[in-house]
Amino acid sequence: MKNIRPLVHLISNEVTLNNVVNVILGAGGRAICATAVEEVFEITSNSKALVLNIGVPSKEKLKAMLIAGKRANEIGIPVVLDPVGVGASAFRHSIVNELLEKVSFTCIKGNKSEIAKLCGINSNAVGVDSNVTELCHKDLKLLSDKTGAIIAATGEVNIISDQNTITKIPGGSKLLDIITGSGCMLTGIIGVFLAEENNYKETVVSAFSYFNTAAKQAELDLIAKGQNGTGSYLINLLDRLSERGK
Ligand SMILES: Nc1ncnc2c1ncn2[C@@H]1O[C@H](COP(=O)(O)OP(=O)(O)OP(=O)(O)O)[C@@H](O)[C@H]1O
Ligand SMILES: Cc1ncsc1CCO
Repeated sequence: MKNIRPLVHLISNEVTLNNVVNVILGAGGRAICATAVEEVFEITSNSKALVLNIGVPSKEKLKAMLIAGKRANEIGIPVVLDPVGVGASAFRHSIVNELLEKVSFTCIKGNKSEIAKLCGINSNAVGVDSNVTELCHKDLKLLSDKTGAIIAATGEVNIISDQNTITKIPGGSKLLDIITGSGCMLTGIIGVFLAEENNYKETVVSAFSYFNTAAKQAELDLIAKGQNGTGSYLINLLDRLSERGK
């Protein structure tokens, strides 16, 4: 077990929250989920990173995200945004626009449809899953220039870009597509890695490598154990993702 286990403040969605907390613990961090406007300022003040995930959005959560995000910027801790399903409704889009206007993000990580939407490309996405296959470096660089954030677009191949360089990391397993929350888990892990070593694109790349290597190993474990269900894959993935924090 590492000596320093950075605390990650997570404002997220109820669908994937438990798994995200487990992978934060597994990666060597600690997590606290707090969304009440009465406490978020204090919780962020005592954290080493803030993760904002808009998967199940509400006006109340937005208020909490703005208080937490502004506080995180004041004290200089990294802030990660997961714009889940931003193309699926005007409400989600308006929430992300307000967050981008009022909070500085260290990293924005979404699937390719979500990042395409933020780049102003219409992807026709109606749910939380991706239907875009390619994004070019110019689009990601422009979004990075506009937001100051490291931009990471997930899919079969992941693309991570800052204002200067681009890195591609292969996706770990196609089975990640048939469990919910793989993207949210990855965002939680980025939060832990950035809490340990702030602000670098290479830190985000390391988080991607860690997650996707574990995902590949979990698929190999599934085959080795003669399993084939998504539940077994999820457990194997959580197990593999717990190796770093031991
Ligand atoms: N076809 C694939 N082959 C390999 N890896 C994949 C594939 N599709 C997605 N992944 C991996 O799954 C992880 C999550 O990416 P994805 O684009 O599915 O996120 P998401 O849509 O936000 O997920 P979720 O909505 O389930 O949280 C990334 O590490 C990505 O590389
Ligand atoms: C299915 C779903 N709906 C809102 S958040 C979420 C989890 C995957 O992002």
